[in-house]
Amino acid sequence: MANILIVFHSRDGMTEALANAVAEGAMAAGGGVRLRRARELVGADVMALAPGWTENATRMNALYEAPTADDAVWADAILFGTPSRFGLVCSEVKAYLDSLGALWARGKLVNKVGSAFAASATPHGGNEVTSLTLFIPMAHFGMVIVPPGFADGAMFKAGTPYGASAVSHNKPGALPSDADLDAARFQGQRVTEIARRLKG
Ligand SMILES: Cc1cc2nc3c(=O)[nH]c(=O)nc-3n(C[C@H](O)[C@H](O)[C@H](O)COP(=O)(O)O)c2cc1C
Repeated sequence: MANILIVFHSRDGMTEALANAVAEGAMAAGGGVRLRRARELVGADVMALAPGWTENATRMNALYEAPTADDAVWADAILFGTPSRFGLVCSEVKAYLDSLGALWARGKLVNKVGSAFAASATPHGGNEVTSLTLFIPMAHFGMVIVPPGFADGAMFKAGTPYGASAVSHNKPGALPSDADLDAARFQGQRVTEIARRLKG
């Protein structure tokens, strides 16, 4: 069995929904899944700026543990899910990446599978490039980067070849479409299958 770690951050729920769909795909492919939410780095003042952020964070932090370095050691594959933040990975997920320096130094992340997915507010707001920027630390870690590509029919309907995606159109409480979720499930399934093959 392949061990699949999904590390995401979310304030409005789009990336959370994608992460859960990725987890479903991974479990359907026989993976053991740990679903973790990277914790807040901004203060309560920033979280209070948007309706729902504080409440959503409290709800999600009760549901999902914070990711640890031990989770990364356990994992055969790590999927990183992030809201697009000015076209980049959010600082909360980046802080988790930065916490893995000691594992990087000892080569402990080499040959683990890496994959990424992202949510944005606008259709051309940076989903694709946000997933792509996550490939850079994966390369430093020596991970085997596995994007969903167009390796399944689901990827011709939604998502991007670099990673599953969803667009909120700035609507509070918006959730990914069924097609977005299908693409995310496929990504979880594909990553799990490749991780199992590499492990075997
Ligand atoms: C500081 C900040 C920067 C953002 N930058 C972008 C951006 O560059 N492009 C975009 O489309 N949306 C941007 N957004 C919107 C979020 O990416 C979008 O709402 C996303 O769906 C949130 O994911 P979540 O529902 O998982 O929290 C930004 C939001 C914040 C708070």
